[in-house]
Amino acid sequence: MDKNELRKVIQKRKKNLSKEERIASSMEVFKALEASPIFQNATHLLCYWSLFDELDTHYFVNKYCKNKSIYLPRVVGDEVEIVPYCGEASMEKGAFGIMEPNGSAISNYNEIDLVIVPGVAFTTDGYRMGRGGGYYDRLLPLLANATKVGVAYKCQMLNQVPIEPHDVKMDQVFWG
Ligand SMILES: Nc1nc2c(c(=O)[nH]1)N(C=O)[C@@H](CNc1ccc(C(=O)N[C@@H](CCC(=O)O)C(=O)O)cc1)CN2
Ligand SMILES: Nc1ncnc2c1ncn2[C@@H]1O[C@H](COP(=O)(O)OP(=O)(O)OP(=O)(O)O)[C@@H](O)[C@H]1O
Repeated sequence: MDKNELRKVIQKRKKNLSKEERIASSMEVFKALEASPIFQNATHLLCYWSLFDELDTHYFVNKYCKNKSIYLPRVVGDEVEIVPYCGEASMEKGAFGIMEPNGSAISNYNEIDLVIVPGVAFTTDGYRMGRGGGYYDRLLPLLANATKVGVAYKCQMLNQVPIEPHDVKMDQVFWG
């Protein structure tokens, strides 16, 4: 199957999840992440602000934005900027209907020590397929000091995803 066919398969699987299952999975995934040294040692985290069909990050982001520096992506053309998250009051709707922080973007990408990456599908050994914009494929190589963690629903885990040379492998994937 090519990437677009696989994206449709996963989209269908995610549609079948109930609200309760989505909440339970998100809690399970972030509980495991919170317990890991990767998270405990991290101080500057790039997360994502989840869309309705993605593993929910809103609770996690709000829980930790006071104790750690949390950043979110902001789409500008073909690139994403990294912008500090300062609460839901300073979020605005951006490209693809995603809520994004409205402050100034950071320029020192080296301080990001953990990046939590959304994806359409992952393999257990860290290969990832995204929504197809190539945004994270271009961003991740710039984050020289970041551990890359994928998060997903169980139904997004596949034995194999189509791999292209530009695809960046995750260091670990948490799913539930
Ligand atoms: N929550 C979240 N934020 C993110 C991403 C993401 O995957 N999730 N991105 C990760 O790159 C970047 C934005 N890229 C995105 C690319 C496509 C779509 C999207 O909804 N695409 C539609 C199809 C659109 C079309 O084909 O015209 C879809 O997947 O249904 C969303 C975000 C940065 N921010
Ligand atoms: N490092 C890169 N430099 C330039 N173009 C790239 C790079 N990585 C990916 N692209 C381009 O972006 C497009 C989408 O790539 P791909 O389907 O792998 O995205 P994805 O990993 O699913 O998306 P995303 O990373 O946004 O979640 C492709 O046309 C690809 O050629």
